[in-house]
Amino acid sequence: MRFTLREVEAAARERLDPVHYDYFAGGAGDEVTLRANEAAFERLALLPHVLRGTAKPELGVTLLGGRASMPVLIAPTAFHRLADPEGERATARAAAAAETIMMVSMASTVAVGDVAAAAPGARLWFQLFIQPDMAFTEALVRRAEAAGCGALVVTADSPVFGTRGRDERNGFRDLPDGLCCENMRDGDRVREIAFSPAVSWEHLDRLREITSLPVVLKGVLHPADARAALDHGVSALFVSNHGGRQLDTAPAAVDALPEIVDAVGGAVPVLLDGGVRRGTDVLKALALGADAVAVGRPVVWGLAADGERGARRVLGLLRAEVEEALTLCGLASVRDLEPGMVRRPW
Ligand SMILES: Cc1cc2nc3c(=O)[nH]c(=O)nc-3n(C[C@H](O)[C@H](O)[C@H](O)COP(=O)(O)O)c2cc1C
Ligand SMILES: CCCCCCCCCCC(=O)C(=O)O
Repeated sequence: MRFTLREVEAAARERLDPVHYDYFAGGAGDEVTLRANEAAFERLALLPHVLRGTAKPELGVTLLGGRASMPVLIAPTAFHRLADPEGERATARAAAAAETIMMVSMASTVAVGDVAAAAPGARLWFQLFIQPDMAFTEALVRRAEAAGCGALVVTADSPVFGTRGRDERNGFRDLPDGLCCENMRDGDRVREIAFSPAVSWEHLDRLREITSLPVVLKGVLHPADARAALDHGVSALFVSNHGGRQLDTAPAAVDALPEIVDAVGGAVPVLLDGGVRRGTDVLKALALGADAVAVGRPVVWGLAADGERGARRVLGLLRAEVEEALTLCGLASVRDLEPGMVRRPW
């Protein structure tokens, strides 16, 4: 039995090909941001209330018209079949069992329609790197719609693919034979994902014209971009530095959160990912104004350690930790968290 996410990661590391472990674990540059994501949560202190007489706390949240049983979602991560033969199918079943939302990566190794078919009842959102070929972007959107996805998560932090030293040193450039980015099929070929600096706010506007799905903008760290995103009609903002895999030395996600929350002023939900490893991290992010958080690597570790069961275990651990931390803070609901409960000790 594994009792913490750290133990799940250790188990995953034992089972994974070391090159694939490095791909999942690694970050860009000197991995400053990668480390900062977790360290920033550790530096924050939670200030609990006492003697409130609260019952079992309420964890559920409503996001973009859909409900999640807890404020912990699954962030989009690529290549789940490197971790488990069932890949994204297993992750989606774990998400369905936990009644939470899974963001399916555009770089999934199972096509989004097959992910949906494998996990009836799963709440899926589709993550999209807008392709400069808007006709192909539109084809991707139609696949996500046909699969029943409830939102598009547009990743805006990747005008180029960040340089990850571990992958360079390991020579990891391609998926092994038999695996590919299944969503990228186009007739009898599989396209490469284009990371293009030409993608702009105009592309986002065009995207909103071709779909009625809500758009979540992922990778926002600058408050001015948060305000621009509202002007461009996004339905939610997703504070993220891509798990420290894009711009190294970008701020830790939780450090960037308060300014984004301030800029958004409650107009749309705010999500956050990066470094969430404990239930107390979830409480800190929610207290600072996030409506929910997402986890990337922890779910991959669960999958690699024990397939669907491992992914369920990770979500179960986080749920139990959130519940316990809320009780210890004297709160009846995740909605009761407020900024005054987070302190920066010195
Ligand atoms: C192995 C891996 C693959 C990822 N693939 C994607 C992706 O396809 N699309 C995307 O928007 N973000 C991707 N991300 C970033 C995650 O969505 C998320 O922002 C990050 O993992 C959160 O940090 P955490 O791993 O500390 O929870 C990936 C991250 C990892 C670790
Ligand atoms: C290192 C192998 C090349 C991968 C090209 C496709 C990557 C898909 C995007 C995954 C991602 O966002 C990530 O952080 O990794």
